[in-house]
Amino acid sequence: MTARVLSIAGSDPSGGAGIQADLKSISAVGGYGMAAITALTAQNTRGVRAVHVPPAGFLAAQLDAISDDITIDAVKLGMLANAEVIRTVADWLARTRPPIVVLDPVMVATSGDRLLDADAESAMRELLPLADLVTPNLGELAVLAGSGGGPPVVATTWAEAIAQAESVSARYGVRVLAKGGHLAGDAAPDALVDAATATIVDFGGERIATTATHGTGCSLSSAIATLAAEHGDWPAAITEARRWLRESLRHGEALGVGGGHGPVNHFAGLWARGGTRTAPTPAEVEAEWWAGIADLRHEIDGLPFIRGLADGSLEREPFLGYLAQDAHYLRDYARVLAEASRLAPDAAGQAFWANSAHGSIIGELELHTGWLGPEAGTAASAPPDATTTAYLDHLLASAQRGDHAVLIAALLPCFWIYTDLGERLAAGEFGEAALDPAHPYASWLATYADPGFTVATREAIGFVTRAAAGATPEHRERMHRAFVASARHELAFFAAPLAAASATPASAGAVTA
Ligand SMILES: Nc1ncnc2c1ncn2[C@@H]1O[C@H](COP(=O)(O)OP(=O)(O)O)[C@@H](O)[C@H]1O
Ligand SMILES: Cc1ncc(COP(=O)(O)OP(=O)(O)O)c(N)n1
Repeated sequence: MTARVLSIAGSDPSGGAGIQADLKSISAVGGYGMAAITALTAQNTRGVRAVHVPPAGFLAAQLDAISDDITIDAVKLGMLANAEVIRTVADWLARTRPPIVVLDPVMVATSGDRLLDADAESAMRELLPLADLVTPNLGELAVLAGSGGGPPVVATTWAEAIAQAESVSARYGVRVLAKGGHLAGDAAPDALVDAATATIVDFGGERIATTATHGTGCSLSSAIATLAAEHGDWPAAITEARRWLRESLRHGEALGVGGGHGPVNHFAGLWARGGTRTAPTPAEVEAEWWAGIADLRHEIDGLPFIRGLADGSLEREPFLGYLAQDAHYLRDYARVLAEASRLAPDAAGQAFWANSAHGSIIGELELHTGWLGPEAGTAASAPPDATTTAYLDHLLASAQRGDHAVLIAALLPCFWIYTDLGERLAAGEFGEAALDPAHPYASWLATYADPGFTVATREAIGFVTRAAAGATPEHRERMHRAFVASARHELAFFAAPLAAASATPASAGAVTA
């Protein structure tokens, strides 16, 4: 299930903190992000210039619009600006009772600018018991641990921070994640403190040397809210959120955003692992690959062999020579199809490619019992020529490499180009002669347009394009190269019988896999 996570927070137009960071973080760790805006800030990586708080009634309208329609799996609370906003949020939480509430009690930005009215601190204390987890930094922890009387005493050691977290957890009945981001020294530890169960879970970690720390608190709390909804376990959610944040921290400076404290790179991990590329649909692969061999198909259409086959003017000797080469081809094509069946990832593929291997063997036998029978001419008994050998070497090498997807891409042009030619010959696109029952090769032309073969071709296209759509870009490219190489071999194969009588087609010269 994808966690539907609502951030109730302020806007940071520089994109590093606030709702902008929250939406990126929720998305980066796999949730669906929503945002109700409490306040607008005018800020960049150097500081906050101004804050505008829209009427609290409008925030209530945003919250009701969401909860009236959408199931909310987790809520993250960020900048709440003033007491009226806090009470509006508290009222909505009491009414809607979302299953997970993570409160980042934003009070002061790293730049030192206030993000919560000074007189709103007591309202914030009233909000704490409505949260499942509160994530203060050292400054905010000191405020919450204090009584509100004197100035807050910010912890300077990790032990002091833990003691303050224990006191806040006990006083407000809420789990506290104490954060050591602002601690001096080489470590940046965090700890989950729960007075109710008298447990402290430590999350150690070295400090990452970077200036890109703007919005780390926003990002961490949003990621934890999302992962807690997914895992249902706080330590597991915090561990995963911290691992993600630390990776994002390491890549923040490389973004080159701003001259102050820049943002973390929320998507560093996703981008590094290929998440930025969109995948084509099978239909898009089909259209692109078919269009990509349009020139080759056009050359095939213009070959004297195809023209002669269509109008019946093709001499018997080159025709039988072509069939003899086709018989050689079909024998090994069947073996390669059988290998595709052996490598197939599922039963449907296994059955389809095995069936096709069977069809190929039948096709070869029929050639010998029919056209290539004992009375056929000398060309019929010729050994495989260089063109046939090159095509089969390409297919056999693809089979040998053992990559099913690449192999079926290499097998596809034989299905696809034949079916396409057959359909167009039968439709009279190459002239009416091809439709004449008295055509010298009428029975052969009929095999081209066999409806069973058309169905098989559609299936083969489906198997290949689904595999390509689901492949990585690099794998898809290897598939495509194998497909185009086979299409070139098809052109060479059709050109070969009359090669002596016609110029060698431009594209048939160099065929490489
Ligand atoms: N330089 C750093 N190296 C590693 N982790 C850091 C660093 N700075 C902050 N963090 C982590 O970022 C998260 C937010 O912490 P902190 O900066 O203390 O909060 P805030 O952003 O609310 O001020 C914590 O998990 C903290 O440990
Ligand atoms: C709109 C807005 N909300 C919150 C903050 C504070 O962000 P935080 O993640 O606590 O970290 P710093 O940016 O203070 O390091 C903000 N700046 N703006």
